[in-house]
Amino acid sequence: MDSASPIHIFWFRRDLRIADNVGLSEALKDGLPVLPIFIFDTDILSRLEDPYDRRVDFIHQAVAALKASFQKSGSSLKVFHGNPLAIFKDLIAEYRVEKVYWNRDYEPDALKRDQEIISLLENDQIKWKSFKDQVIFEGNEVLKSNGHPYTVYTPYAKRWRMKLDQEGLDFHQAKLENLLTFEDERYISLEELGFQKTDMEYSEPIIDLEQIQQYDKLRDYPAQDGSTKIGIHLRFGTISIRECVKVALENNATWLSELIWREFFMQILYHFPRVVHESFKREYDQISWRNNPAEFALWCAGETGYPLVDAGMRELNSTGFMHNRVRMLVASFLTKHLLIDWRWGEAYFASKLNDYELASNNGNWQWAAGCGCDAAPYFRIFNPSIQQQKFDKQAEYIHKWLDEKAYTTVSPMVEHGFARERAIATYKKGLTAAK
Ligand SMILES: Cc1cc2nc3c(=O)[nH]c(=O)nc-3n(C[C@H](O)[C@H](O)[C@H](O)COP(=O)(O)OP(=O)(O)OC[C@H]3O[C@@H](n4cnc5c(N)ncnc54)[C@H](O)[C@@H]3O)c2cc1C
Repeated sequence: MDSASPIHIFWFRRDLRIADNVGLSEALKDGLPVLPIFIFDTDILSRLEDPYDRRVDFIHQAVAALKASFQKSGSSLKVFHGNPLAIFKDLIAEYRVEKVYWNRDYEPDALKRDQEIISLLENDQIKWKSFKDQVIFEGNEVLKSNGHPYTVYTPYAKRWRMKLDQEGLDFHQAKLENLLTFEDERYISLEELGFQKTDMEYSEPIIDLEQIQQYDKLRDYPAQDGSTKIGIHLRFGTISIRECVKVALENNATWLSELIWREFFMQILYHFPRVVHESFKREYDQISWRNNPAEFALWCAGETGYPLVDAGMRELNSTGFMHNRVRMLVASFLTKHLLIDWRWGEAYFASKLNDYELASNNGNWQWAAGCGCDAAPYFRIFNPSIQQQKFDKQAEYIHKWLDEKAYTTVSPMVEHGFARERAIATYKKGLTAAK
């Protein structure tokens, strides 16, 4: 390859696929050969404390699959490990870069990183183009008629659907023949990145239509295989959201509503980035959390004495996944039964969940604690035993994650009736003080 010939760059981030990748297909239409790149960003990786991280392993395998696909087309994927700004400086020095393409990411850290790259490119008179890819509608596209963002889900979802009816879904095909031709066999190992091999096995996502058709009937029962586990694929873009929405429209309205919840929380984070640190409803930051570290440790370990709570935490600790119904229960238990700040639970989930997504995790934790937009009212306190009766009557899920001894001999760390009264009184006191 002649490094004096002009090229375009496509930068993969949270869009690790070729099919229906908006930015990639646009870059490949734009005349010049395209060099695809991926950066294992040291700024992100250095924040992960545990070297056994399934998400890093997942990305590592997904990037390997991408690289192999490009190699079949006579090209490859250049993979870097380092700080994106420094890597772009090197790329600009090495190639005659005309334009850099990427798909937009809306998280506060990503926006900051992208702004630094934009400044560097503009300084060097290099053009750049970013695209909407990871959502159907981004930040400002679904607003109330007065131009303000929605903070309640139902009207947001109604408007979102109307807009989708009007605009429809667009799919994008990549012209791989326009990739830059080059050879690059080398691929960095997980160990070189500072991580270990985990039990995560990446494979291209397949949407199971039968499962989706049953979704509304089975999704609430943790012992059933009723939800898709597509979250990690949506997080890292190994599946297209447009493909998911098409399937949802054709097969199950409840599943579609869940995909809209994802975008609802993303637009909340976009319009109210303060929620990363603060309660959406600020008055809830007046609550005097008990924040007992020993009680938090019991919750983390799944040793609360409430079998459904404990089974959920053990599922999370051993697999990186937890069923949604149980996520709601353990979050309510932490914030209301134990009166531990929702931010502690949010951070624990962030460290463990394979499908961890800042907007959804934050939004759902604030929902459970009562302090979020459109949240569960503070006096709605799940009774863990009733939840078990309703959703795991035969204790199938519980038996999967708890041994007989843990199930039968550990007594509840706090009595439900007492915890409920204490939570209501504490919330009331905090909210009254905030007035
Ligand atoms: C305390 C708490 C924390 C959570 N943290 C996360 C998180 O970090 N990342 C995450 O993707 N989801 C999170 N959720 C939402 C939900 O639990 C998961 O999306 C879902 O369990 C993932 O399973 P699935 O992939 O089988 O999804 P399915 O049930 O098959 O749903 C399909 C997709 O819809 C989206 N979705 C479903 N439910 C929700 C929801 N309530 N809010 C936002 N999006 C939703 C997800 O992208 C999900 O993958 C959290 C929920 C709670 C109560």
